[in-house]
Amino acid sequence: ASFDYIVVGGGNAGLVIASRLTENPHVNVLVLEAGPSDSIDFNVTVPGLDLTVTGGSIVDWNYTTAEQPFLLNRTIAYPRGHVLGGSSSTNFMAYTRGAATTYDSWAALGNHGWDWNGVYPYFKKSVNFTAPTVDQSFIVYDKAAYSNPTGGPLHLSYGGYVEPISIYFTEGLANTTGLNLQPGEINDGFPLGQAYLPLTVNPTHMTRDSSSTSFLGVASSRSNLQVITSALATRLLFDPKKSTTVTGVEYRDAAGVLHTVSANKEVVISAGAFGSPQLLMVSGIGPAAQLKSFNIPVRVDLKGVGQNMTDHLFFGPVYEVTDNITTFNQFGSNATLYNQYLQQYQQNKGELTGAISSMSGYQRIDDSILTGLGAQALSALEPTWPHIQYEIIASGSTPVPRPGNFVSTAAVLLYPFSRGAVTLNSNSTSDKVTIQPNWLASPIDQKVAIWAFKQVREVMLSQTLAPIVLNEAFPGLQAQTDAEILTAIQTVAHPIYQASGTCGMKARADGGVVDSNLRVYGVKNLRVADASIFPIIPSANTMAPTYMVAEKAADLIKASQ
Ligand SMILES: Cc1cc2nc3c(=O)[nH]c(=O)nc-3n(C[C@H](O)[C@H](O)[C@H](O)COP(=O)(O)OP(=O)(O)OC[C@H]3O[C@@H](n4cnc5c(N)ncnc54)[C@H](O)[C@@H]3O)c2cc1C
Repeated sequence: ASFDYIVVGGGNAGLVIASRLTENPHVNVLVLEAGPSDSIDFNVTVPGLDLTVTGGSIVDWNYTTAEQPFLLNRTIAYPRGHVLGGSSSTNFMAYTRGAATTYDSWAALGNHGWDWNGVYPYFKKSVNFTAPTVDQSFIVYDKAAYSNPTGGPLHLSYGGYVEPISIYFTEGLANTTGLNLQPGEINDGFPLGQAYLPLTVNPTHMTRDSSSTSFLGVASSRSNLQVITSALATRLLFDPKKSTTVTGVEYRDAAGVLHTVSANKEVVISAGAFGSPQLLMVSGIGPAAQLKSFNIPVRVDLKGVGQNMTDHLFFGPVYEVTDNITTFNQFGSNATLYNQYLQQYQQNKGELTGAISSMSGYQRIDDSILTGLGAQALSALEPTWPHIQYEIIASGSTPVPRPGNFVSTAAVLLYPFSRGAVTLNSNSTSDKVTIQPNWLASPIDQKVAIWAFKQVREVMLSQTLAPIVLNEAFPGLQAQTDAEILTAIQTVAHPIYQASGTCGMKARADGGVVDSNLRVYGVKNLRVADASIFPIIPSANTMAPTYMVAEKAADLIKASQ
């Protein structure tokens, strides 16, 4: 079979691209998705069950990282959606764009058109924004950040439920001297402060909106779009006469049978920060030495493929709270309560209509503090670029499990200096890649993490939180020195799954994999478009930037038709 375009990966980015390209009835598109349809798992739909579709679920790749040398050699679960919609079907739904200055710095790397003014319209293009309900009048927002004359397919709303712990934490972040994070809109390019976050939740039935329910939803009836699920792309196909011209894709279907499909125009790889570099490498595009060690013939020696992995690290103390603070711990382990919540959910009400985490604070650390920490390098970021994100999760546990009602606080390093890599274990996409994020490898990251941990603790032990906080369940107040705090961080730190940069959009000499048109260096008819292309990680969660990249990718492809 032959198509104009083949999109590999029906995930967050891939379905946006397929949907936009097939707006033109004269263009036909095939999507190959390794995972099943998203209708396979009811929990995918329910915002409040988001934690159940991450680790260990049937719609996840269930990756585990390599041993983390700077996190006490732990190996850590790393979920990724293995389903239509990809990680947008399994994530925590927080829609955040980050600082305008990040995108200006993308453009400064030579990526013309990727500055904030160039990308802001693409962020807006995807979305259909519903303002907070009357019950949510405490939420500060600016609808201009979402305004879009035609209305995008992706619903954003504030869900139907905000956990009480978020409300307390929000007040704590505002009242604590030194933080003083005030509420405001954070998706207008100027995120410093704090906000309840818009969620990808369709307010009509309080269901998750993913790239599948939104973008594929509007396109699925088009005769020029074909989507094949349970189709694992195994390698790219090339013109036998021109070894660097892509002509199609080989994939394996659910029965294990290999098929080939050809692309008259282009192949677009949107297999995510792990899948995209893997498919490039098994097809002969990547660091030559690594390819040779698996007997893969080298087509293009592209050193940056799989390198420069950048990721946000998430860590903080855990608190035991009073029973009136709703948490996942309560209903996750209590069938009666769980069924009661499900019944309420069927009427569009109650705890399950919200995500497990619903607010974030964004802080810029003062230059004087950075100097004291030996982290002056962070001062160089443009002034509106936040360094730390604060969050609270209505769920928690202690490393040595004990019963109780817990919440996990978190600081997130928004501009980490540590870099990792994704490397092959074989010449086949059937084998998982090795994921080595190398979190906290940078001494600057370690110092900033210790400082941020202390800020979270100050908020949680403040007068504002005193009515509901019973004790610090982990690490406990005996941990006070920097060394003790670093050990505590290393014991519990984990990702929030924002892997990026493994096919960076920057100069080839600087480890770039794609140019500013998302074309792979040295290869014809091939682009990459997903979170792997971020040349610098946004100061935000990565779903909204992924939607933006995909929208812009679709226009770049249309422009070259
Ligand atoms: C549990 C979790 C929670 C998160 N929470 C948030 C959040 O609240 N807010 C936020 O902004 N971000 C969040 N993120 C991050 C965000 O979801 C991702 O950064 C983003 O969705 C990545 O999009 P992508 O298109 O790059 O990759 P994906 O959406 O992962 O898509 C890649 C697709 O390619 C498919 N694929 C891979 N290899 C192949 C192959 N060889 N052949 C065929 N198909 C293949 C995969 O199955 C997948 O469907 C979270 C992520 C996770 C996993």
